[in-house]
Amino acid sequence: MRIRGISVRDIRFPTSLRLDGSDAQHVDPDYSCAYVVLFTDSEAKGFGLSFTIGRGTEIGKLFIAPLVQAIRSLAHLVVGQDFEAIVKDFGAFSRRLTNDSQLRWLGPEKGVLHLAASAVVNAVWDLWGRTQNKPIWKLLTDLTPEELVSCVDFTYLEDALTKEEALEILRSMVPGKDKREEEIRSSGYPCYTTSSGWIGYDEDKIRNNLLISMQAGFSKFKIKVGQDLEKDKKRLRLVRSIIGDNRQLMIDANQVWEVDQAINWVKELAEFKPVWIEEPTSPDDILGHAKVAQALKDTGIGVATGEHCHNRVMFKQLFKSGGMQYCQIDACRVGGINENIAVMLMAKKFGVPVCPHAGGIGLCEMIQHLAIFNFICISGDLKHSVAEYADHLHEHFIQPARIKHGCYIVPDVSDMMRILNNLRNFAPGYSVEMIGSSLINYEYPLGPKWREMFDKKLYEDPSKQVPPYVEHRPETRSSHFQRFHSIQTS
Ligand SMILES: C[C@H](O)[C@@H](O)[C@@H](O)[C@H](O)C(=O)O
Ligand SMILES: [Mg+2]
Repeated sequence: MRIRGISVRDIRFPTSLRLDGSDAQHVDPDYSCAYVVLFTDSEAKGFGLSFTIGRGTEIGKLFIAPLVQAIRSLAHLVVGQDFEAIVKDFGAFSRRLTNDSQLRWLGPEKGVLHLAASAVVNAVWDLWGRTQNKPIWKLLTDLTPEELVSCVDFTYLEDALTKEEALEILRSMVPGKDKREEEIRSSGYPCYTTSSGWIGYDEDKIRNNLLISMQAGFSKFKIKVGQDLEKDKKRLRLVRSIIGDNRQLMIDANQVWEVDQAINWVKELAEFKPVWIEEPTSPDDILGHAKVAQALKDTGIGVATGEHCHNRVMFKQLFKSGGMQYCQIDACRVGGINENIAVMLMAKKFGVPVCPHAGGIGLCEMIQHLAIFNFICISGDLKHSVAEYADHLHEHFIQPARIKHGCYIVPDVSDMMRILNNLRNFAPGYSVEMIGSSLINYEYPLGPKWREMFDKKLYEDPSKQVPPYVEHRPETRSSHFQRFHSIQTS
């Protein structure tokens, strides 16, 4: 089977209208994604996406966009390729995507280009799952240790994890795999919810959300902090008064503090007994994270990070420096499943639990597969590894993530009861295929839902905006630029 084409679309949802997803740093996110479909010379297709929070996904009239365009710039590395050859040496394929001799200048292995690589890699895995009629977690758990290791690019990891060590870890976990698979099928994968306490929610909404989540069986909650210390104390007091002393609480500052400020602020919140402080400072500041972790050691509060961790090399440094007690892999931030396998293997070696990040669109759908695979084949630990769940936008997926009693239900294709109950669950792959009408309605900026919101003045219509560089520097209009402008606007 050969990959014959790729399509990329800018899909956005207006979550900022209700402040869903808001935090101290990202106060008005519109959950969005660059949505990828791989077409082949057979019926089979592969679906992937990379999550963003609005601006930056776009192909505007004049701005040829960051993420969508970056994915298009990778097309020559995937279109025309033989699918079986790709998955036979998947590590080499992922290296080709992230290390193109010219494109790598835009990274390397970080930022927009790496988000783009993850969308493509995720789509190839989805295609693989579909051709095998297996959900991704099952495809992964059925691979041999040797096959899994061949998916990983070990470049720059030799001083932290060699191929041989990776093989040893995976081989040591083969006994007991079936038992763990059975266990996770019956118990589900434990998760916490973030949707109770986004920063933009008022106290009534937080109270209500917590009560509803507790009724649904959640016992672990993450609350946003970091805008105002006294307000944080007030909302955490409220949260503890509702969830009690025994349910778990996590707090997330989304990078707003200086290093010492983080230490002092979190010490002030220690009385509320959070399990972790997430993203206390710049996600790039590995030594800063180590300093925060060290300073908080006596409080029992660990540092969690990863949703903005560019690549395996940064994870390596966080592991080695002791700057991360909870490893929050993200399905799109690093270069897709292959690089996440490397990170999960390092986490095992350094004894750090993997607690995947999922605040965003499509992330819950994907990370459930990674968390389940990690438990069965790498960590064997369910006690400390909790996955995130954010209760937004699942209705747009053909095979949405589903929760029961505060646990992800294992996505499966063979459970006849669930197939009968809900046909939507009958889909192999990575669970990221979106419903056709959602794609049409929410494609930005021409989808009918967006046109409606522009008409109601809820958002500004980008086609009516003058690009700021034209406004500010009219003298830069070269004849070439004018030609381009007239092509774009005609
Ligand atoms: C803007 C986003 O919703 C973030 O706030 C979110 O990813 C968050 O950091 C999380 O941990 O879920
Ligand atoms: Mg976070």
